[in-house]
Amino acid sequence: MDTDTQSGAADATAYDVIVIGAGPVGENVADRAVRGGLKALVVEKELVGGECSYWACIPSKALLRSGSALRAARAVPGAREAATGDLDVSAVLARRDSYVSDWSDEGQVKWLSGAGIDLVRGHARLTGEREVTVGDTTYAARVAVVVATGSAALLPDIPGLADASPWTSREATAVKSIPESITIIGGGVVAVEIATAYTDLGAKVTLLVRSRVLGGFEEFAGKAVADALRSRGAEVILGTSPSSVNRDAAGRVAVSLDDGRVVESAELLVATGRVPRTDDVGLEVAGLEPGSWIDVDDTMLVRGSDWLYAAGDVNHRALLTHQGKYQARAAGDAIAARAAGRALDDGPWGTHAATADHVAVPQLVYSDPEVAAVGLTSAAAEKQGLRVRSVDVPIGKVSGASLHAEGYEGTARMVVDEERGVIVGFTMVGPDVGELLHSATIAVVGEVPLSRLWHAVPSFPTMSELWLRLLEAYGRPE
Ligand SMILES: Cc1cc2nc3c(=O)[nH]c(=O)nc-3n(C[C@H](O)[C@H](O)[C@H](O)COP(=O)(O)OP(=O)(O)OC[C@H]3O[C@@H](n4cnc5c(N)ncnc54)[C@H](O)[C@@H]3O)c2cc1C
Ligand SMILES: NC(=O)c1ccc[n+]([C@@H]2O[C@H](COP(=O)([O-])OP(=O)(O)OC[C@H]3O[C@@H](n4cnc5c(N)ncnc54)[C@H](O)[C@@H]3O)[C@@H](O)[C@H]2O)c1
Repeated sequence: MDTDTQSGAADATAYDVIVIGAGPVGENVADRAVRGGLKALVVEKELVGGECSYWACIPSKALLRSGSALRAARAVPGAREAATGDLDVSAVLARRDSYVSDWSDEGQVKWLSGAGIDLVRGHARLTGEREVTVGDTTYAARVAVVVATGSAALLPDIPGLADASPWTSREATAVKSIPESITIIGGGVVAVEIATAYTDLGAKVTLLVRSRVLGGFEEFAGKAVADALRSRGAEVILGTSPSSVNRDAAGRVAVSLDDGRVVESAELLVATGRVPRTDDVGLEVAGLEPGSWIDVDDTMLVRGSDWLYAAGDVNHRALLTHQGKYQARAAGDAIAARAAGRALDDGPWGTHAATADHVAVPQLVYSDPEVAAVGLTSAAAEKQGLRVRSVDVPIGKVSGASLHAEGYEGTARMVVDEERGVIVGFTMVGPDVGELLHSATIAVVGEVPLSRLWHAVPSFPTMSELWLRLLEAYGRPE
């Protein structure tokens, strides 16, 4: 791709900060740095807005929303009678297209320019200390270089896989027509969201899961999602590993499993995690291993360096857009403070430290039922040596939930650190629990004592009354 300066002085090659990668994280680091009085350049080799805007968060949620809205209507008598048809697949795909702006980044380029950030298109590499080269041009950063190059899909080393034209999340989210059948390798977040969307859109889905569904979450969450997928006609095979893959002359894909079974489908999606996009960024200049995740401190400064930062997926702290943007705010402000010679507020919960990455990462899985979680699972808390007690409540017993949907089924779990009397983990599984997640995040980040939470009264009859049920199940302080 040609190097082409799109705004600002065409021949200027000196900046305070150079950010490699204009995903959600790179954009936000640059924005904070500019707000802090610095001159910033962002280099992008594909689309400004990154993976999230065009091949991840946004298109996947657009593909999921219509099915979820239809299910919500069908769960309420009166509305159910009106919602009699099937999903209009082409309308769903058209809505997805509009949310990704037909894969044009014009709008985001305008945003960058409005924020006073310069943009260069092309593949950037570190070529020296505080030095980045794009094509034939070398740019110098007076203060810092930030690597925000994100991650790409991991392709496991399964015989025949690479030759079988497997889909990654890119093809699955950018799909133009829904295949009649799809096999998905993986049981993580990408796998269950695509399985949910594609089942809704009429594909026959087979999920091949090595251990359990949504392994990083409370066990009851993955079980509820697997049961729901099965009830909608998907096949979920647990405890299996593909041993080989073959696409035949007619275009059908066959995945052979370790127990001898063979699963056939029109397409195959690999959703087995991510690799860092660091193989060709010149990391060796800073003494780092190309292709590795980048280790940083809580201000996103690369350990051992005083000028190189890494934010977002690429540092492997939390592969989520909101958490990467949180890191970006800490890093951009830290860079500006350091440049101005101001003292850093980088202790736990300080302005310049992404402390929440360690204890309070919220995540919503847009499956049906939704899974919303923040902080530790009960097993992870115990593994950390915390003395915890967990309480569960069936969300369907809450009046707000039963009013929301007939026969509402769901579970909420609160994990309490008994020493400190605060919540360290919270998980909810059920239709439409997503918007309740932030209340739990505030309780965990704020380390709100349970004794005080009794005074946070949920409105009647909302689903938030699950908080009261959890406190009652835990027991009121004497
Ligand atoms: C299917 C899917 C769904 C997801 N859904 C959600 C969700 O709902 N919510 C959520 O929070 N997270 C979600 N995620 C995760 C989210 O997409 C990532 O956490 C997020 O995109 C990370 O942002 P980033 O800026 O670090 O990297 P990216 O978005 O990957 O952006 C990095 C940018 O750097 C550019 N780049 C790379 N190398 C170079 C180079 N050498 N020179 C110039 N430019 C370069 C790339 O082209 C890219 O534009 C999802 C992920 C997937 C795969
Ligand atoms: N709603 C959201 O927040 C959202 C949605 C999608 C993705 N994301 C983020 O994107 C990232 C990537 O998601 P993902 O689902 O690809 O990764 P993941 O780590 O969540 O899941 C990977 C899955 O692949 C399985 N696996 C790994 N190697 C395998 C192999 N060789 N054979 C068979 N199975 C194998 C794992 O057991 C696991 O089930 C995640 O970190 C996630 O947080 C977030």
